[in-house]
Amino acid sequence: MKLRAENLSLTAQGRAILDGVSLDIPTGVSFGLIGPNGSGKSTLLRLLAGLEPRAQGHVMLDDTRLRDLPRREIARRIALVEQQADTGDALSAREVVELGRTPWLAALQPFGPEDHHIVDQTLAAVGMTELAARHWSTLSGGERQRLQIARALAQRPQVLLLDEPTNHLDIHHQLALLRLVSRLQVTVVMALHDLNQALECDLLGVMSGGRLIACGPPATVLTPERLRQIFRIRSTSLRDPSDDAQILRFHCLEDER
Ligand SMILES: Nc1ncnc2c1ncn2[C@@H]1O[C@H](COP(=O)(O)OP(=O)(O)OP(=O)(O)O)[C@@H](O)[C@H]1O
Repeated sequence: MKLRAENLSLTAQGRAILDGVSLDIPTGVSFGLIGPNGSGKSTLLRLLAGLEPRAQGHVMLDDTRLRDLPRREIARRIALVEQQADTGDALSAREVVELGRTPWLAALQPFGPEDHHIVDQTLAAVGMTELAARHWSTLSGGERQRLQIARALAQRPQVLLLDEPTNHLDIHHQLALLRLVSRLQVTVVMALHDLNQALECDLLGVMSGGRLIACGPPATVLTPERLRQIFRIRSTSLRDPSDDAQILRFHCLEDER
């Protein structure tokens, strides 16, 4: 499913926190959003999910305006995992993932074998099968994060929006998650702080001060000049001798005075 933002803007407390963001994300592409703290990445993800009624501009899913779709239809197409995703303490891990099936249920279509199968599959996909009976309140930060991603996957969305999906995960689970996401046949937009992880996306967008200031393939976007300007760092590009993949290293400009 193709995702398009047309001139998205949002003002909060008299300040433009998102300012005229337009982008086009082709079907099946992984799109990384990078930018300093407070640059508007989470806000943009929320607007793309249709969660901000005060926003100006439009989000288009293929040829349909998000605003014209009922909430339930949006939830069948788009899943969002926010940074501080929380849920009721009383739920088990499995029940959290079951919530992902809600948009697909109806009075005449209660939770059935297909839903159980999808929940089993997504729990396994994030390595949480063993912990399925555990209560949410007893889970670690990384386990909760993997569960929220499983909930989103159980929604079977066509667009997956992830806000810093790797931030609580150990390195094994970071790599496993990025591998899982890269293999999904869905359009993915994810905010990332790790610029080496961002290099693996098909396309990148750079946010700064609420605006999208650059967009394109990682190699054209992550230039040393732009990284210096946006993050106030010096970067060097290296090659991994095992597969010639690009790796970035960073140096604080303050250390070089
Ligand atoms: N409801 C609000 N009222 C006022 N300001 C807000 C509100 N929501 C967000 N902001 C501000 O808007 C800016 C963008 O916030 P946002 O969370 O989108 O940034 P971000 O790029 O995701 O940051 P981070 O990398 O720190 O997660 C920040 O300065 C934030 O303080």
